[in-house]
Amino acid sequence: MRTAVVVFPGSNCDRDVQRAVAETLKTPVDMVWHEEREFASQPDLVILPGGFSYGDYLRSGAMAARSPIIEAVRRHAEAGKLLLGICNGFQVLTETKLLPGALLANTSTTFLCKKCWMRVERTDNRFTSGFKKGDIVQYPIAHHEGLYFLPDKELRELEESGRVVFRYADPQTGEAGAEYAPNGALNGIAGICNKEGNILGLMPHPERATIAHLNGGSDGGDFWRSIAQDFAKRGAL
Ligand SMILES: NC(=O)CC[C@H](N)C(=O)O
Repeated sequence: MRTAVVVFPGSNCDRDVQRAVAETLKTPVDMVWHEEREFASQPDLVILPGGFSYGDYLRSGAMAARSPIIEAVRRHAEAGKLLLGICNGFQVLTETKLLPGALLANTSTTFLCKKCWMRVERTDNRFTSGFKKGDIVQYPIAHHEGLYFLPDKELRELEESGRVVFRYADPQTGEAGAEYAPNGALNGIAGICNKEGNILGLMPHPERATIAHLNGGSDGGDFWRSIAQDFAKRGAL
């Protein structure tokens, strides 16, 4: 298993992701500048990291979605390989339309940087098959535009097709939904995948909850190990 992390001007979680994956999975991680047109290393997993690509100019992720590397990212995903967007990376995935919807300004209209909890809603995709449905995980959020939005009809379709993978939740009761979303996300949606289950976007940062003594949390480790388990099952770790 080989991972590539795309670096845009203004990415700031690229090194965190690199370290989290390298230390958890002990597999190679290549950093790829956004001006490249190909992934020379033939990655199995491509990660679009968090940050402020192009200073969030126009809309978060809008400029990065037009970077030269994006066509290679699209081909990678169309070949059925894994593509993960975290925070700004999720915003890039919606801007490229690789995932539906949009990430709008938080209802607080402020930047939110805090711990939050989510319930794992689906385990039938290539990212979360190592979890049990209903597991509660804690990863921090750090964003200004994290309100997941989709018009009513499409939102219903997204829910009915089982593509909501993570939902903000109360860690005590395990209840999940809009009332637990710190940012006003519709239906409390924190992470979604595509129909095929090989593209995942999520707002909270598992890479910032991976190395316990640095991050004050280690739930993110299970997320990376879940991905590794999927590769192991296919004999491709
Ligand atoms: N941590 C991040 O990726 C920040 C995301 C984005 N730039 C926002 O503030 O909404």
